[in-house]
Order: sequence, then structure tokens, then C-alpha cells
Amino acid sequence: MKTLKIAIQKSGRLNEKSVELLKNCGLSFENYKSSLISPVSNFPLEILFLRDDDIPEYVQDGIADLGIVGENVINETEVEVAYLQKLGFGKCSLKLAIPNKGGIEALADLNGKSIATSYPVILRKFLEQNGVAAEIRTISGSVEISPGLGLSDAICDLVSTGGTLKSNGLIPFADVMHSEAVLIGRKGIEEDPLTIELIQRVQSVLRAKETKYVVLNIEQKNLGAIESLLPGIKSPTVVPLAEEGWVAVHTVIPEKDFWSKISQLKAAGAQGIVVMPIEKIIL
Ligand SMILES: Nc1ncnc2c1ncn2[C@@H]1O[C@H](COP(=O)(O)OP(=O)(O)OP(=O)(O)O)[C@@H](O)[C@H]1O
Ligand SMILES: O=P(O)(O)OC[C@H]1O[C@H](OP(=O)(O)OP(=O)(O)O)[C@H](O)[C@@H]1O
Ligand SMILES: [Mg+2]
Repeated sequence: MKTLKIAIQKSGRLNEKSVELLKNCGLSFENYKSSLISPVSNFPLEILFLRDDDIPEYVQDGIADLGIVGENVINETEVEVAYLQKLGFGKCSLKLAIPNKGGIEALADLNGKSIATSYPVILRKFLEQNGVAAEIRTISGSVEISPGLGLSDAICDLVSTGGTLKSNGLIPFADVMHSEAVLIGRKGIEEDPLTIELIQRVQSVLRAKETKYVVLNIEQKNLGAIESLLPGIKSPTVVPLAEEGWVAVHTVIPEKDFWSKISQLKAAGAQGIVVMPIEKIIL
């Protein structure tokens, strides 16, 4: 039987979440720090552990069939791959940032200035689109210290909490792109039955993460009022309780409006609300 290969980051910000996602998909594999390739024992798949920069090209060239990598790295490497699924982790933004007292107020003020970055391809395109002629200084890391060392007037680097910018006396100035981890595949792999199966598993895990399973008790006479608050997957499951005139309602609630929904349910007469995490939702 054919075996697929999926490339994930060996160590770094995406490693743990990528491993967790694959394990939650029911895939069983060893994750030793020393292993660069790990077979999955219960699915025809091998996991390659790589530097994230190499993943897009490995996938484009078919050395790996699938990969998990940040959109920032895909754009920087300018590869032709299929975007299969956004994964909801590794969220960050590529931003231009300037020293606190730099005298730079608008993008046009960057004309003739130097910008340090590890993302020269994305930055070049951004500057061209905005008609800015600045010098790009490509460095491979610790970009935030370059203005302080007199190496550049500004920087372009990834930001999530903004803590690294702040501790280096920099302020975010403009958004170049937003990024998150995505599942990519070599062109054409989206038709492959094993890939389709894997994407379905990934989607069922992601769906479950976005929702909570809720069980509550309600007086039968108030059921109509709360049913309109509960979209559920189809309609909520309603089970009679031993106490006359009362029912238990089982449903799912999206994580994003969880607390407001719970308040509305309580206001509509819900009692004994029990909330549980969901492992998978298969449609
Ligand atoms: N501060 C951040 N918050 C959230 N996600 C981030 C952050 N920084 C980077 N990322 C995302 O995680 C990816 C991996 O980041 P990491 O810093 O581990 O890369 P790296 O040092 O290039 O790793 P490698 O050794 O694999 O080359 C980035 O390409 C980006 O998509
Ligand atoms: O906004 P913050 O939450 O402070 O995150 C931003 C930092 O995170 C990334 O580096 P990382 O810590 O992954 O180290 P690296 O440069 O070695 O990749 C990025 O290059 C920034 O330096
Ligand atoms: Mg890297």
C-alpha cells in the first residue's frame, strides 16, 4: 500500500502543536527528539521532522506529500503548493517596526532608509506595492536588535505578543501580512483518498476545538425559548427527566460566543449546566 509523507517542524514554535494535532487525529507514532523520520503504526503515513524553511520546497518537489508550516514561510519561499487547511495555531503577523524616537511617521518616510528582515521576498513585494524604495538588509535572526546596533533604521519581523519589539525599544508601524500554520500538499495530492481521509480527520479535530458539549436541565414549558438559542449540529437532543415537567437538553456551543450563550441560557431558565470538551466532530 502507498505511504504518504508529511513534513512538520523538528523543533520550534510549530513542533508541539503539529505533533498534538496529528496525535489527536488518532495517528500513533514515536516522537523522539533524535528521530528525523517516524513511521505511523496505524495509518500509511511517515512523519519527516525538518527545519520549517525547508518544508514548502520539499512539498512542492514531492519529497514530502504534505506539510505543516506557517503561511509566512510559504510566501517567502514562493512555492507552488496546494493549501489544504488552515490550522488555527502559530498565529502571528509580519510587521514593520521602528525605533520609538525614529522620526518615521508614514510609509513614505522609509524611502532611502534601511530595513532589516529575515523575510526579504515578502518585504520587497510589500515595498514595491507601496511605492517605497528602501534598502533591505537580510539577516537570519535576532532582527529586533539591529536598529539598536545601528545596522538598520527599521525592521520587518514576526510579532505575536509584541513583547520582543517592546523590550528592544521598537514600535509596530505597519502590517505586512498575517500568518498561521497551514496544512499544505503537493499539487494534485488533494485528490488522493488517503489525503482526503487525513484532511477529514484534521477538520473533525479543529471543529471539536471550536465547540463545547453542553448538557442542561430546563422546565418543559421553557424549552421553546432556549431551542432558539441553541443551533447545535442539527437540533438539540431533548431527554425527559425523572422529575415531571423537566427535560435535559444536550447540545454544542461555539467556543467564541460561549459565555454570552451561557448567560442567555440561564436567563431563559436553564439549570445544572454541565460543559464538556469535545474530542472530534465527524459530520
Ligand atoms: N511569536 C510568534 N508567535 C506565534 N507564531 C510564531 C511566532 N514566531 C513565529 N511564529 C510562527 O512559527 C513558525 C516557526 O517559528 P520558529 O521561531 O520556530 O522558526 P525557526 O526559528 O525558523 O525554526 P527552524 O529551526 O525550524 O527553522 C514561524 O514561521 C511562524 O509561522
Ligand atoms: O511578539 P512576540 O511574542 O515577542 O514574538 C516575536 C518573536 O517571536 C519570533 O522569534 P522566536 O521567539 O520564535 O525566536 P527565533 O528568532 O529564534 O525564531 C519572532 O522572530 C520574534 O522575534
Ligand atoms: Mg526556520
